[in-house]
Amino acid sequence: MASTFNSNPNSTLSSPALSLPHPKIHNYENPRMLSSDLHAKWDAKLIINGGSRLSGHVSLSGSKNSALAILEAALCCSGTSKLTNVSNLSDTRMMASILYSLEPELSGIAKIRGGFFVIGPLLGRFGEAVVGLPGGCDIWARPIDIYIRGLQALGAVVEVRMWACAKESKWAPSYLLLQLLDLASLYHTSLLDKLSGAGCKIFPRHSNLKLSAIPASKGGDLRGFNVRTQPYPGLPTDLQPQTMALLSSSSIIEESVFENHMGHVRELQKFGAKLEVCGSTALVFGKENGRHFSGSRVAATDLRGGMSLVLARLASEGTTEISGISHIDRGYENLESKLCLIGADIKRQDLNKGHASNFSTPVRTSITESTYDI
Ligand SMILES: CC(=O)N[C@H]1[C@@H](OP(=O)(O)OP(=O)(O)OC[C@H]2O[C@@H](n3ccc(=O)[nH]c3=O)[C@H](O)[C@@H]2O)O[C@H](CO)[C@@H](O)[C@@H]1O
Ligand SMILES: C=C(OP(=O)(O)O)C(=O)O
Repeated sequence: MASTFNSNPNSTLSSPALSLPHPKIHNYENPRMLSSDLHAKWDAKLIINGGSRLSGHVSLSGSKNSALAILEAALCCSGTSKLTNVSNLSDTRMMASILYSLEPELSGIAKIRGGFFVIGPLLGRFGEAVVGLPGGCDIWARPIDIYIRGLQALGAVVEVRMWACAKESKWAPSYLLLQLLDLASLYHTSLLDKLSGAGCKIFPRHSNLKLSAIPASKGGDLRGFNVRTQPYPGLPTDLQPQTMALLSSSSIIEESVFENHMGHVRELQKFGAKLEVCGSTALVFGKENGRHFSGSRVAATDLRGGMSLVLARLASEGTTEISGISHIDRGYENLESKLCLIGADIKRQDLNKGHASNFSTPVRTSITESTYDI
């Protein structure tokens, strides 16, 4: 362990005191993630022929952001932790690889934001840690000062250079200040509530949810609504771009988590979407949107913004090429196969291989089989 963590030549850390055995991590499907994974799809594109009516059942995969946090948290445990329903995504494979080697794989950590957060469990477990600074989507500065101040408040000495290092001096008594929110007053901002107000019929069931949009015979468009992104249980910033893509009536979307999570607006405008951004607020103008988009070549600039382009083009007629889909692949498992199952015409074109693959035949899903033992 000491040697793996001191493999940074600039590190001055001494051997950490081991209190627990080195964790063994086994991903049954991907014993070692290749760090080339993230680059492999740079040349791929999604080709979407929009306008088909989508209907059917889709099984939701496990969430990337939950899986990353739980994978990291498992470092705090001795013995075996078994995680199920872990999506097979470039980010989860990268995290498995980081945990597997427990080397300061700067290249890996720099590509995913979650990688940085191994710093807490490692510090708790070994007394010191060296990790690369976080990567992830380029959706503004994404500072980590609060996390660092938290580690310091717990007694850690933290140095931030090209690497983030934390060396425990003592675990002094400390307090975490939790602000209690009035959950009931925030609940009305949830997306389901908004969709229901906009005209969707939503039937929550025990383990699934049935959702029907307004039929085309009745106008097809959702009524507009105004929404502001907020921490849980408000509308998450991770749903803001996709929500924007759905709107075809006058609406206002305010982004309050990041100062700039609007990279998708410029790409949606290339389709002909009538949108304007003022600061961190987007104004969606009425009827011109939705089904009247025209085909175009666009690029995903981040994960959720990329997904908003897919949704916008599925809803309107014409053919579109979306590049930059390695961003989308970070968060959506088996995207094309799920969409094809409900009637979408979507193909992946891998420019390296020079052909498009059609997923109308369902590919084997790893949803229930991707299991990590830690
Ligand atoms: C609360 C929230 O909605 N978090 C979202 C945020 O997480 P992410 O982990 O990126 O951001 P955080 O939850 O850490 O930060 C939320 C806000 O606090 C600020 N901040 C955070 C840490 C810090 O040390 N200093 C600081 O100023 C950030 O600039 C941001 O405005 O983006 C992720 C990817 O889209 C989403 O999955 C998360 O749901
Ligand atoms: C931006 C996202 O991921 P990350 O924090 O890993 O960049 C996301 O999940 O929407």
